[in-house]
Amino acid sequence: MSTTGRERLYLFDTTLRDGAQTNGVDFTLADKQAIARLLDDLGIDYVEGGYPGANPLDTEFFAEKPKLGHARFTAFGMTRRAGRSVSNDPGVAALLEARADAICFVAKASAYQVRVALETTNEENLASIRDSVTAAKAAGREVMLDCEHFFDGYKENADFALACARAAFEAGARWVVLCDTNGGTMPHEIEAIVGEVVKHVPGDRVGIHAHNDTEQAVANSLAAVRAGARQIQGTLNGLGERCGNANLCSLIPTLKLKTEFADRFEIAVSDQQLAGLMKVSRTLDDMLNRAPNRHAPYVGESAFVTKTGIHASAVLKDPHTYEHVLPESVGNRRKVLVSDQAGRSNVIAALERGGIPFSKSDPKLTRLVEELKEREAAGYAYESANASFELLARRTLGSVPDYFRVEQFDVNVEQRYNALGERVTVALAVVKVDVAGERLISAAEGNGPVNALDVALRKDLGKYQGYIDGLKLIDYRVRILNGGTEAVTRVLIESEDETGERWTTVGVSPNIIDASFQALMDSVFYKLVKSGAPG
Ligand SMILES: CC(=O)SCCNC(=O)CCNC(=O)[C@H](O)C(C)(C)COP(=O)(O)OP(=O)(O)OC[C@H]1O[C@@H](n2cnc3c(N)ncnc32)[C@H](O)[C@@H]1OP(=O)(O)O
Ligand SMILES: CC(=O)C(=O)O
Repeated sequence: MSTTGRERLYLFDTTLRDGAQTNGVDFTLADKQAIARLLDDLGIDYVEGGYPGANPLDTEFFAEKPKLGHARFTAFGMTRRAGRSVSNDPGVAALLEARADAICFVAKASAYQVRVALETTNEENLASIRDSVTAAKAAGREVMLDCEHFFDGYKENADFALACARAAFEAGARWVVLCDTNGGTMPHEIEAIVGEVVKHVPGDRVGIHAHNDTEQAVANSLAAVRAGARQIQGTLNGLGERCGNANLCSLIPTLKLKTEFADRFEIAVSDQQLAGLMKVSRTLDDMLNRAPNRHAPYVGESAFVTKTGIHASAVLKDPHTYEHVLPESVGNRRKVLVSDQAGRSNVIAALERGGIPFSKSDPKLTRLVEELKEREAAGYAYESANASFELLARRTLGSVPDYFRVEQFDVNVEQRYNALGERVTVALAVVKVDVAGERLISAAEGNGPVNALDVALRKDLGKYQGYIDGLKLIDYRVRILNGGTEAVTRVLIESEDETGERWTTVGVSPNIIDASFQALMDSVFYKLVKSGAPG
């Protein structure tokens, strides 16, 4: 019990061990060092760094202990192998040599697994647990045991599963962690089984390690806590073998913000650390070069997005109407989108966000909503194209100058052979623009027609050239809508300027070049408006 009268819950992160078992995830040594610090800064109690002795990377990571302020650095590995003594087992030796505060052993807790996977006896498995825990204790480490396949093992032979847990506890393990290794156990089963286990091993020595194969790893972890477990293992962004582990980015806010848990339990993550959670989640995705899950609870970009008119109108009166917690509490933010589901409230919120002057009584506002819906029906997607929406709004409300007019453009794509006899495809574009009565003609080559058009358009815009010099296109996405002969093409272009600001524009047409050109034009106009270029 802490000074606040709440029970302490311990968080154990296994991103660097079970997370490294994720298909497609490969950490470098520098990644591991950085993630360990990130987890420590977040207030995690145990950082499992990997499996020293199993591969050179993990052995190197454990050769020098990372400097962590709060977290206990933990090494993972198997209990001694059947038929060997602890002193004669190189795997256990590597664990004992590793520079770690704690050792988390893994041992089977299922009689079926012992028979089939280890091909040994239940008695030998229990002896292996006792011997390994005893040796690590004697080496001065805090010891834990991950009881692999515990829940499946319990359903098959409860006495043996419990004997494994008790053997670790009686040999001095600080934590006995019950693993739903195959991830198929339901929350009510977890709650019932953990409720039985804590009659044999005190709850404040019991942990839960849940996999997400039925999308219930978070629910299973919470069920275990309700039944008495006091350590939760999980990973950032739910990384982990197969479908992943319990997601700490969902568990931490739930434990901190939901009264059932917040009133009873205390974790080492402060409110301030919680407010950095979205950043932590993003940092991991950036390191792994993975696109963040927009729809992730709490930390996803869409977690506090409101799209429909009825919701937006209420959220603007009081966010609590459609939000279960405040977005800022986890470092996220509220966003009201404009789309075909929008009403005046969404549009007003978007205008305010873009700093676009308007009057709520202006009839042009109603026209803007109608125009938005007509264009969305034609294929535009303003929800993803913030800059095109701003231009549409400013144009409807009458505040975008006619900076320039494109009188004509031509694009040719040619296949030829170069001097080395290699086949090359080259695109050539010519653009004629009228800038304040001055006619400018630019030509450019590109590796494709859109690239050539883009380069030609931005080559010479006369007096506006200086405003667009820092503009660059960073992403180009095409989607065919409706299909068949009626198909239209939607192009989304993402741009960036010298300030680092990014924006997205949209174009729609039956012709892909025309759709791309609309999106390019919007991007250039947006940049001119944003830069305050005079009309
Ligand atoms: C549920 C989990 O996520 S557990 C963690 C799983 N993670 C990993 O396995 C990643 C790291 N593993 C490795 O690099 C390798 O498996 C090593 C280095 C640990 C072992 O490699 P190898 O010696 O080549 O053995 P291999 O991987 O083929 O098989 C595992 C062996 O350990 C035995 N074993 C498995 N679990 C345990 C255990 N908890 N305690 C003791 N022995 C065990 C198996 O019976 C098998 O023995 P066998 O070779 O006599 O059949
Ligand atoms: C230990 C572990 O990762 C598991 O049982 O799932």
